[in-house]
Amino acid sequence: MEETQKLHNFLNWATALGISDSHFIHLNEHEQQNPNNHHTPSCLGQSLSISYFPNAGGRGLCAVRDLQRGQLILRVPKAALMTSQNLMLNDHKLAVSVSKFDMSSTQILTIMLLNEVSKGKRSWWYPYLTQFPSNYDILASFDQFEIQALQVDDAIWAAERALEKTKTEWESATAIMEQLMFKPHYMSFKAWVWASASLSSRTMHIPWDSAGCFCPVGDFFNYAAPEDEQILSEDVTAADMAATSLRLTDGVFEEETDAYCFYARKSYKKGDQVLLSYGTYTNLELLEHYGFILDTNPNDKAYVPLPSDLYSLCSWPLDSLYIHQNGNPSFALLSVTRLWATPTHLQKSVRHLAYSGSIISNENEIIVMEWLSDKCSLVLKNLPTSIEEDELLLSVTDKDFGSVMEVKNELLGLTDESRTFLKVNGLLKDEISDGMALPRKTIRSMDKWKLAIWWRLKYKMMLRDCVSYCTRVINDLS
Ligand SMILES: C[S@@+](CC[C@H](N)C(=O)[O-])C[C@H]1O[C@@H](n2cnc3c(N)ncnc32)[C@H](O)[C@@H]1O
Repeated sequence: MEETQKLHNFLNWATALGISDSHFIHLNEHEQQNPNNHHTPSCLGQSLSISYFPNAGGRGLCAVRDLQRGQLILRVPKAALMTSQNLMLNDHKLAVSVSKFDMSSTQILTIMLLNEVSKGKRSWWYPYLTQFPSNYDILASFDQFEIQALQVDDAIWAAERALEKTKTEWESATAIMEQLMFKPHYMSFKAWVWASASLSSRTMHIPWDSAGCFCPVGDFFNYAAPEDEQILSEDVTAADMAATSLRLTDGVFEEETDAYCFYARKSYKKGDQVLLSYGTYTNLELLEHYGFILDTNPNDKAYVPLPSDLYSLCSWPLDSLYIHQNGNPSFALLSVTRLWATPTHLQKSVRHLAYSGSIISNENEIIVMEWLSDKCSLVLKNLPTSIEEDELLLSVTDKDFGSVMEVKNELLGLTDESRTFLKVNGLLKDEISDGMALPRKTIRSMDKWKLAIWWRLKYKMMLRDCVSYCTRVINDLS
């Protein structure tokens, strides 16, 4: 079936279930329960429409009229949410098996998703399942080459931990999948990674199940980072403020209406992409859980290794010692470094100044800035590639390659890493003819490699900007 036909069928299905972007349209119970009812109005078109945003998440939702901040823009009734509870209702065998095994709620929903997908067209959720992506770029899907391309120890460790966790969860779920007589394809690790990535990147919070729920149409919203300070600076009415304080998120399950409700997080003009804040994430966290990063992420952070005696002076959580996306050191990093740079016998007398974020002395500030600048420069120097090399790699890998030969021509002599990419993807083998189209697996690997390069580039830029920040402060004080 063609993609547009699948989308059409899905929207009919969603409409029949009462999913609506105009909250004044109410369907009676019979209409809500009958997914074959094609005579109801379309679920979209009053506030939102599906559109494609090539540089901002791909498929997403677009405002079809001007939308006011705080306005209800989409309602998804509880019966349309794909939850473990709903999936079990129609599958007695599944319900019995699940009750016999000790598994986390996330494992249970992962198994249930695979079980549902394996039913193909027989599944009641089939029109919705056709809208799931066929692959994901979350960290747990990275292979060893892609993981190493992250270069920074913390990021490599996060990727290895994500992969290990996914493997452990899969291994401990194999017994139930065997009992449910899953076909080998659906029992494979690859299938498990797909299903757990679906959960990680598409589920929404619900109060009764920590695994969350799949929310048809609601999961078409792409992400924008929350910028809370904007709320204070905007021209906000009292009603707006009340609505904001009542709703900490722009998508929430509401008991009163028994539905997932989505509100405009800001005012949108007709034609704008309407975005949702899934939460506050660094780029590494976005990559881990959602498989993408933002070019400008106000919540991004860079960590550099610090001496252990500095950590011991810190009265804040250690993860508060970081460099901001704009290169400025965090409040805690500055404060504790000022104290650490003070001779031990004087530390007690200046602790109150350091902890309140004040400069201790010009001399101390210059020592701190020089030390931090050297630290960042050293980290940058010890990473395998420079900012310029990463930029070059990104510009080359961004091209549309038609054949193996084109890729080889561009990557073979470029860097050691690009040669390794060709090697691990088997493109240097004699039996691979140069005229051959690029294998799908290689395209997928290149997408993940590019994400890794992009992530490490943003990390290096934060360190470079921190060096500039330190230099500016030193110049001002000298
Ligand atoms: C809940 S889905 C959003 C809809 C999705 N674009 C789709 O077609 O189904 C979340 C996924 O969309 C993509 N995404 C969302 N926001 C993005 C953004 N700002 N930039 C790039 N990709 C984004 C990521 O792949 C993410 O895992």
